[in-house]
Amino acid sequence: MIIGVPKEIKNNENRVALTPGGAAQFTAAGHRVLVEKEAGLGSGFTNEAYLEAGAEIIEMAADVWAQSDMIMKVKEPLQPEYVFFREGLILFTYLHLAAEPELALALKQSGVISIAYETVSAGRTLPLLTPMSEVAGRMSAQIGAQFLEKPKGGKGILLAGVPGVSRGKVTIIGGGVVGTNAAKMAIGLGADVTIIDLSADRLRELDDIFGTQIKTLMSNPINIAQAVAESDLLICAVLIPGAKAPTLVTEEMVKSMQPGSVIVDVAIDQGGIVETVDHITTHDQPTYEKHGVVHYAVANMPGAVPRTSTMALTNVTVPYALQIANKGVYKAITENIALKAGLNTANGEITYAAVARDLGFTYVPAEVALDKELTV
Ligand SMILES: NC(=O)C1=CN([C@@H]2O[C@H](COP(=O)(O)OP(=O)(O)OC[C@H]3O[C@@H](n4cnc5c(N)ncnc54)[C@H](O)[C@@H]3O)[C@@H](O)[C@H]2O)C=CC1
Ligand SMILES: CC(=O)C(=O)O
Repeated sequence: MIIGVPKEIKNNENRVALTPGGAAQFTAAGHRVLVEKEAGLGSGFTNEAYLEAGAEIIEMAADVWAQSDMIMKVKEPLQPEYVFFREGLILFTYLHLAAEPELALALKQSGVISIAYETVSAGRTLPLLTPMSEVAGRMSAQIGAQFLEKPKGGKGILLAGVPGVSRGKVTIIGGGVVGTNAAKMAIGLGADVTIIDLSADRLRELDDIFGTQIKTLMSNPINIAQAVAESDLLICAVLIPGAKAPTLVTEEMVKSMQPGSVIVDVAIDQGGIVETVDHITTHDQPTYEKHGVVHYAVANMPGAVPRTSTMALTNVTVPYALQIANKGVYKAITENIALKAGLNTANGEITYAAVARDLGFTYVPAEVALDKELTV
């Protein structure tokens, strides 16, 4: 198979979908790897390193897309990349389609076989989302701490407090991978941390992990309203896999926060959970202010720490991508239920139920969509 790795074009997205080490695994297995010129530079990987791994360096993105059987990316394709879609092309990347209706339509209409990293599911875990959630969760506490500083627009508090002055209050809604990693950092920074989740079992696990270092609360509108009003920093980390994120923090709740408080809506990639987060922000302009509260809604947070993130991401994506390359997409999906759960579009159909439901498309199960002839 020919595997293509275009350079990411999203604002300040410095990750790359394959390291030279990953490329070497494909070439050793007899595949060709086409890497767009300088695609790895943002993560510290030179063209020469890819050449040594047996990959080929290609000048133009258009040629990488046109000549490849499978495109590996990090972020969802942006509008200028839609022209490269074609029937039967395999696309393996983050997609977050429930929050990207135009992309979903473009993939459906073009017949691309798209497998979304974030919906590949192994039991209760999302193995291709986890490492980036670890990164974003850890970043969210340190980013929140920064924006609480006065020169950055915040109310001017130190999360740790000092002897004689109270610690800052951090509320984390969603106690999964992002939430747990945010809590680790917030506790490390000395903050007063509350975690809210909908799952009683998850709250028990968090209580076992953190003990008296955190408070736990069941997710309901009253608990959320009270915790939000008291928070200096609110970190939003809810996920319903594949689906549009639910709005749990209303505009009224945001208005109840003190001026200069900070919201980091990590769940923005699935649409966000805060009513006043009305657009995705970028690393260039990461925040805006509404009702006196600093809002941060960057959908590619790990792109700012690309060296760590690229290695963490490719550690988990490459084994799955190798299965697709070695077996062909149909056999790989048939034999690996985790990979099958990643299939979001195929042969002109939407094959992920939550995406179809949230975007108003008809859901077609993978078996039905894939029953049509595949020629990979
Ligand atoms: N902005 C960015 O750069 C990044 C964003 N993310 C996003 O962060 C979000 C969280 O991801 P993970 O922590 O990996 O997911 P996860 O599945 O590990 O955790 C989600 C948690 O939300 C909880 N939850 C579901 N409904 C809830 C409700 N109504 N109230 C309270 N809690 C609720 C679940 O019980 C679960 O514990 C996802 O949207 C993910 O895509 C992840 C990495 C980077
Ligand atoms: C999860 C995701 O979308 C990211 O790491 O950018």
